Amino acid sequence: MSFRESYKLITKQAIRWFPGHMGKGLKQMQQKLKSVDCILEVHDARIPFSGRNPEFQQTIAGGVKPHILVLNKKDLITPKEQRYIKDALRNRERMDHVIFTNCKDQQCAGIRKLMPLANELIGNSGRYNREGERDYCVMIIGVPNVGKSSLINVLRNRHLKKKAVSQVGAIAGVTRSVMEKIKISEDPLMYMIDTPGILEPKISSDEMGMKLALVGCLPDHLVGEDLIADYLLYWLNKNKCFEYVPLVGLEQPSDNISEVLVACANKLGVQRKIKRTDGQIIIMPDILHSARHFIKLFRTKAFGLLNLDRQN
Ligand SMILES: Nc1nc2c(ncn2[C@@H]2O[C@H](COP(=O)(O)OP(=O)(O)OP(=O)(O)O)[C@@H](O)[C@H]2O)c(=O)[nH]1
Repeated sequence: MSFRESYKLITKQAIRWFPGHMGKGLKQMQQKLKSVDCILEVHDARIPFSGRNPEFQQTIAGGVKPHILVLNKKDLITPKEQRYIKDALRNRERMDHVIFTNCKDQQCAGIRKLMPLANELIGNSGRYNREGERDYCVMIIGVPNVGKSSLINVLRNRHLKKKAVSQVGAIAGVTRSVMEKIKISEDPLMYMIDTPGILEPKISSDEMGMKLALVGCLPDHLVGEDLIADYLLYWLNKNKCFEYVPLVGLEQPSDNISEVLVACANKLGVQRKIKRTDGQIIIMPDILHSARHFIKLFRTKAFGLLNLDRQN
């Protein structure tokens, strides 16, 4: 069976999502930068090499303040992939401070290591204009929905036994403005600043945009559930991940998204009524419902633990 070898977005419109609060957030972050000792960049572990906002490198991090890359949602990829990613980031991007976390597990090694590492890096840095300040201040940055607010909540709970302060949501774009300092620990006295998730104003490649959409960094309806489902199908076939076949009611793999979604709708028994121009009502498989279901299967690990940036 042959499958698509490369991906091409089937609409002419490039994927972009840069609502007003993102531009404003970026400006607020730049203004706050002088009162920050360390940048904690959070990203989704399922897309470790793609989708990080290059604006952060240039305008926020700038290479001056200590920087830690937190790859969150590590529960959605394998430990073997984690080791590979860490090595690749060290070798290719000279990134030495990479930590994998799972915010659903307060005891995970990454959550335990994070504060001591930030503390050490700040202690060893010049602190620039902040040498005289007793408190350490860490700014959390990243694209939408990667778990920035969850991370603040889990750290605050772990170190201060305090309840959640930052609002968490399954849909991208929950945090809309740069928040005031939130205390994370007493000794050392450390604060964190939560910021809104910010994407590149224009996402540079179709495939990168689809990966961001698939892991939920953009609202599904904005990209189109059918397009996300089609990219998912392309990726699964290309990577020979055929777990989806029985789960969507097929007997063999298919590279045709319409065929997959119709089979899935029939398996789920979901239909919708459509009124034709001649007034006649016809019953059709509910494709939108099955596209949403197909995406949900990926997000809930039904196809396995998948690093979308994996190299074959
Ligand atoms: N599986 C898994 N889900 C997580 C983890 N951390 C956060 N989530 C979920 O990811 C979603 C987004 O979490 P948030 O903390 O709101 O993410 P955010 O980066 O602050 O989002 P924005 O405010 O939109 O930028 C929520 O549904 C969380 O429950 C994790 O480690 N593993």
